[in-house]
Amino acid sequence: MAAGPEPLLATDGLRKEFGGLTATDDVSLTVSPGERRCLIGPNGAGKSTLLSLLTGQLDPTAGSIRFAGEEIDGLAPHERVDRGLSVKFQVPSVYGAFSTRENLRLALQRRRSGDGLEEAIDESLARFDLVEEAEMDASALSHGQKQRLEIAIASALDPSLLLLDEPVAGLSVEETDRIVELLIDLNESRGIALLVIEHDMAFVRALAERVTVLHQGAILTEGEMESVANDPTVREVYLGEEV
Ligand SMILES: Nc1ncnc2c1ncn2[C@@H]1O[C@H](COP(=O)(O)OP(=O)(O)OP(=O)(O)O)[C@@H](O)[C@H]1O
Repeated sequence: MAAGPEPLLATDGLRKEFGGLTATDDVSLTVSPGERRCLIGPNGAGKSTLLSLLTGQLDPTAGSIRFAGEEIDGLAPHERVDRGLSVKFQVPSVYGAFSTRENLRLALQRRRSGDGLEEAIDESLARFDLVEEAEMDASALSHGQKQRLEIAIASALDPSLLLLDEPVAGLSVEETDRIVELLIDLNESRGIALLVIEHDMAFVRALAERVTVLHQGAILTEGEMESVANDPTVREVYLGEEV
């Protein structure tokens, strides 16, 4: 059988123990270039821990991580970002006292010098529907606008993989739909692969090409959302909640 294209991200036997608790249990996860993947699982399943291992916020107890053809274990978080692994955390990290435009300038100037910087800021404001909020302090933005600014900042670094931790938590259905559209646009027009932790199943259905289910730190199953949602073992771990 011919080997497929090399995955963009591949973890091998990734493990994280906190004292006696195994939060990540031998996870071997692969994400292909340009793929849209969601990571789901009940509370405490180990989703955030896995994300922190990928970003370098946490060191694994065992196992390895390959990204874009090289081992990234041991690289600092900013070195992983420089290699194209960008992240939008759940907790907002915009500079509240700076305007939306200034926040974008700070992010975009890491990749672009004077030439083309202002055009790139304007393009980003338009893409993320923040033109009217350009001169507002980021602290005055609504929750949904802040989430869009955060995604704009994370994607300013020209990542090949964007990790997002609950990007639509606390958002209205309308704002959630907007974020889905923006993420699909980023994925399709710039080829950015997405790995998204999210509890909102309507979001997951709309965005994900494939879904990985975590339970007690380990991968329970993977596949298209419809087959995953109908899997009896998945229904069992969600204890009868709608999946
Ligand atoms: N720093 C830590 N020290 C000790 N235990 C931790 C630590 N971080 C996470 N855990 C434990 O690891 C397990 C997995 O937690 P994690 O936050 O990764 O799950 P999650 O799937 O992201 O949950 P949620 O959906 O509620 O955010 C939990 O039992 C949690 O209590």
